[in-house]
Amino acid sequence: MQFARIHDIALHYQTIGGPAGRPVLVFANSLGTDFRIWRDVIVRLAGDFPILTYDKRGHGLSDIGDAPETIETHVGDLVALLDHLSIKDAVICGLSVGGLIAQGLYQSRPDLVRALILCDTAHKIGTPEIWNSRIAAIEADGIDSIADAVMERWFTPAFRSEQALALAGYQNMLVRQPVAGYTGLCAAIRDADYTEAAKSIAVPTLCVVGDQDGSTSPELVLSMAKLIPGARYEIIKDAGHIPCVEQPEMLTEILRAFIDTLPAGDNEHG
Ligand SMILES: O=C(O)CC1=CCC(=O)O1
Repeated sequence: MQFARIHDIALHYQTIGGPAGRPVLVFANSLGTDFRIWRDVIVRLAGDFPILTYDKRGHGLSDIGDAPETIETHVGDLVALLDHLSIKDAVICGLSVGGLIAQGLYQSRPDLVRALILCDTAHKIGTPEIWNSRIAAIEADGIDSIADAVMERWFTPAFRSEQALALAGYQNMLVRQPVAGYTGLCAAIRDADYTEAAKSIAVPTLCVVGDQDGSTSPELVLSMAKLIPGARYEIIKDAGHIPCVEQPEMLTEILRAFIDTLPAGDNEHG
């Protein structure tokens, strides 16, 4: 296992080597998940690209740090992790809140970003009321109390009925996140709005969404794609909010096809 001390907290990450001269694919995961959700995509891409996955502060094996946090706190962590690993040329693939972090990273350090892949995410996710009531429910009754509803947004009815074992595992992943890590991230999502910033994105951007996403609907993701100059928009059939789990093969194909269109960069990854 790999850990880095970033801004005085331990961040858990994983690097997988790949050919020199190719951008590093950086995967940022969603609320309530750790980086294991990318496994079935990564096994298909390993060897073709250098890869970095990591657990945000407050999730997985990473420390929580001091409250309150904002999306910019997470952006700062990722910038510092990229610096720590001497990564200067990255394609950032962010799922849900990971997509907010990807947008924030581009705003703060565009020099590091060759392209963006915004997966089941938006320029603004939810409303203050939604996030405040989720935080209140968890503070009163724990993450368990919202877990069934979250599973319905993460996964399609077909996945939930046919993959009971996997569903139980992902539900375990959700409820085992630290409460303070989960609610701190809910507050950071509540306070983030990249609507204006999206209009100034000037790197190739792919917006992709599961056709049955219960958290960031295809309509919402399309509205983000329309804000971003030249962005591509793709829908993944038979997927909810976490296509890297439900349709990894299709997602990988879409990612590869997008990355193949990218102009060659000048940067070298370290
Ligand atoms: O838990 C959900 O509803 C899904 C989600 C919203 C933001 C995020 O990262 O995941």
